[in-house]
Amino acid sequence: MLFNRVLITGANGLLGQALVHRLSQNREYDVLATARDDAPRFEDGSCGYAPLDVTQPDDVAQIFEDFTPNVVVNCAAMTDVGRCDEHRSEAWAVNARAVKTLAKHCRTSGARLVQVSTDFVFNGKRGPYDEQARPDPVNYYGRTKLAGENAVREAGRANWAIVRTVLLYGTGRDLRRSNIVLWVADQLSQGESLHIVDDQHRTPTHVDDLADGIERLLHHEATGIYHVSGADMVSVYELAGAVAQEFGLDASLVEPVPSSFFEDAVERPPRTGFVIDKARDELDYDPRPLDAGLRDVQESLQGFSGS
Ligand SMILES: NC(=O)C1=CN([C@@H]2O[C@H](COP(=O)(O)OP(=O)(O)OC[C@H]3O[C@@H](n4cnc5c(N)ncnc54)[C@H](OP(=O)(O)O)[C@@H]3O)[C@@H](O)[C@H]2O)C=CC1
Ligand SMILES: Cc1cn([C@H]2C[C@H](O)[C@@H](COP(=O)(O)OP(=O)(O)O[C@H]3O[C@@H](C)C(=O)[C@@H](O)[C@H]3O)O2)c(=O)[nH]c1=O
Repeated sequence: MLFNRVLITGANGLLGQALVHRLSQNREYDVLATARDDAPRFEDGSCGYAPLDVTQPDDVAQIFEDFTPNVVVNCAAMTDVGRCDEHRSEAWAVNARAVKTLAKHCRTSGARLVQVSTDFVFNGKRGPYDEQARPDPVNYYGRTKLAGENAVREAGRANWAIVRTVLLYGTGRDLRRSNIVLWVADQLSQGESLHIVDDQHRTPTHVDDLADGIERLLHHEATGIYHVSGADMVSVYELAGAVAQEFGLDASLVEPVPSSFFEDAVERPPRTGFVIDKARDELDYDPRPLDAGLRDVQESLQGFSGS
């Protein structure tokens, strides 16, 4: 079976935009991008677009009937970890129940489901994690994402893939949620000082590397769990310092603090990060080094301001 009719949900988000851009340039794929808004927030004339709120089962059913996808990449999610904790039923509806709906339609239609998931399914005591590690989320967002993973396994025997990633960064058009790299660069460029945690470690991921990893996964018709992230393990404080250095900003404005400094923040897993050997070996996935990723962000920001 050729996996060429690709339904992308959450297409207005950071990953959704990058994935739509990448797949719609590939003639192998007929892409339908969907998101909650009536119109796309990105510019890409080479794919179809339809509004879709994934929490509306009738609308999901209609899209499956109209487009008959043979692969679905679910990029839709509630990703604000604090908001997920405060608005639990909304978070569950998007991150867990909607995945169950997608899985049900994939099972009955025979479509493959590719679910994007997170390092926050782990407790962060023993990172970096490989695909065999046992999930144990420490916050509600992580619990909803793990429930989403479990729903995916119901998509049918071996007809699913779960792509877990870590701390995404990159650019996009009219993003509703910023990311750590854009936020640190923005604050420092305004001369604002920052308190940044030095006891949370991650393998930050350039969004185009993740989109590349997903394209490779589709091309190889790979199934099962894949860890797809950057390769460099850093503390978030080190990441902020690297942003300052690559963007030519004042690193002395970045002050290291422990997570306990943010008394009201939802708990985060301290040390996650991924072992990406499986993706390297099976998909030839090869993410860019962190410093190159940060330079790429800076260049694309210049492209945005110049356009
Ligand atoms: N960002 C990160 O650091 C990480 C992200 N991930 C995972 O990667 C995936 C993509 O995340 P990312 O692109 O960064 O997140 P974004 O928040 O940028 O994008 C998520 C998108 O989902 C959309 N969405 C939310 N609710 C619905 C709904 N009911 N129906 C349809 N669309 C909806 C949002 O729409 P709108 O724009 O209208 O709000 C948004 O565009 C998610 O599964 C996330 O859990 C995993 C690890 C790290
Ligand atoms: C706002 C802020 C954040 N931070 C740190 C906390 C955290 O480690 C990092 C990023 O904070 P955020 O709140 O943006 O993201 P956070 O919710 O920690 O990041 C997560 O996003 C979700 C969607 C995921 O799935 C995870 O993989 C993960 O990357 O920055 C500070 O140190 N100081 C600050 O003032």
